[in-house]
Amino acid sequence: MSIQYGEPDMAGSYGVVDSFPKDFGYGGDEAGIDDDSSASADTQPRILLMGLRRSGKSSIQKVVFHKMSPNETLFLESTNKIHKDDLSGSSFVNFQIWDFPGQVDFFDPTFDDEMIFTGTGALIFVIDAQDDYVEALGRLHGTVSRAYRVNPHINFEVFIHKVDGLSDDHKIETQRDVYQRANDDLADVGLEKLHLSFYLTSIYDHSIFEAFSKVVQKLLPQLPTLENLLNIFISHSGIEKAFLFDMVSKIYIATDSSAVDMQSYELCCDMIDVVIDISCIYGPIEDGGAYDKESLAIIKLNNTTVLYLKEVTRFLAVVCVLREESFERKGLIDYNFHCFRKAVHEVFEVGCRTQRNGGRPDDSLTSSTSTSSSTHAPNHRNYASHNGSMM
Ligand SMILES: Nc1nc2c(ncn2[C@@H]2O[C@H](COP(=O)(O)OP(=O)(O)OP(=O)(O)O)[C@@H](O)[C@H]2O)c(=O)[nH]1
Repeated sequence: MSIQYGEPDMAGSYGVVDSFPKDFGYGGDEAGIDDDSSASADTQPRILLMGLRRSGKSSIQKVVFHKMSPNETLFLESTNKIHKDDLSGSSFVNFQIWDFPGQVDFFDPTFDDEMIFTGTGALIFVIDAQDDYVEALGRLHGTVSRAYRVNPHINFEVFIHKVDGLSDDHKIETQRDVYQRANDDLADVGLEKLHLSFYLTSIYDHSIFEAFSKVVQKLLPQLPTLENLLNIFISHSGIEKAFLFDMVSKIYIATDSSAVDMQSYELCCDMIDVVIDISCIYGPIEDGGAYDKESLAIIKLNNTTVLYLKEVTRFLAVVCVLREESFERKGLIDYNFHCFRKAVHEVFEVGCRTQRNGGRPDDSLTSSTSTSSSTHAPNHRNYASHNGSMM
């Protein structure tokens, strides 16, 4: 394995823009983004974590975004008031996570549902699968129907949580049962249009990261473009699978359109842990950060598979899974990666400028990056193909 460390980031301050996602690059000098750290917390999209007491809400937030080890969550105290976690300075995704106390009373007149549900991107309802979930289903119904009336654009996500204690058969049966009952309850009150998505999760494996990845991806307007860019990148480079990861949370914000197999995803997550740990221990002391512009790592496994990690933006890295023989054409992969990286920066640059223009596209950019809002990728023609031709 080789890990290269880069020079400290000379940009100094990183740009912050009031958009979702926000900070894709290394500040204004590279990306053409001014520093605008006045982004108001109230305008940031939010993800709500709701559910009964002790269902695991705070644990999920701590494990995914604060690198708490699952065993430490045993000592977490009960949440008594809404805990707002602003991730804008540490993660690619510019959202706030609001962790609600389990005993929150929606019928309390001080509960301002207009304020809470307006501006919410996703509502994650956590159900403890190791407990009797009848009460949780009642609460789920009350919560989503109330939220839907205020804001029908919220994505409603149900985490059937703590499934580490269940056998495989029991997991499937629980998911089927929860799905059936929750949807029946909604149909009874004429809310068939309210769509619930279900995930089996546990903080003791990668399922919680996988589920959170899906939740975040749904909130990302650039997802089809990123997917398309990854498709082009891998198909011209002889790569089997590529993920675009948020390095802090290990959420993958996009992947190519081939099916995600859990094993590859877990391998990539483990690689990120190794890279960050080794960087923290042996990286340049004066830098302070474990991840920078020059970060890259290659891990060769004993089954002729190679894992290749490369920096894309301040928060994002691509992790590729490929065969050893494909890696012999590393020059070509690096060239294509260069095109891919440039295109990703263009995509987010357009997004940021459009946001600043109050939703209107920026004329100065539409000619060079007009494909960014469609599913076509910029710079397609510039990719080199692994059979030798230029596309
Ligand atoms: N087995 C298992 N236990 C979990 C999992 N997630 C959380 N827990 C445990 O569940 C207990 C409650 O977790 P919390 O995160 O405090 O639950 P909460 O929903 O935030 O609770 P309140 O703040 O009271 O609403 C802790 O002992 C956690 O260790 C999981 O995936 N599997």
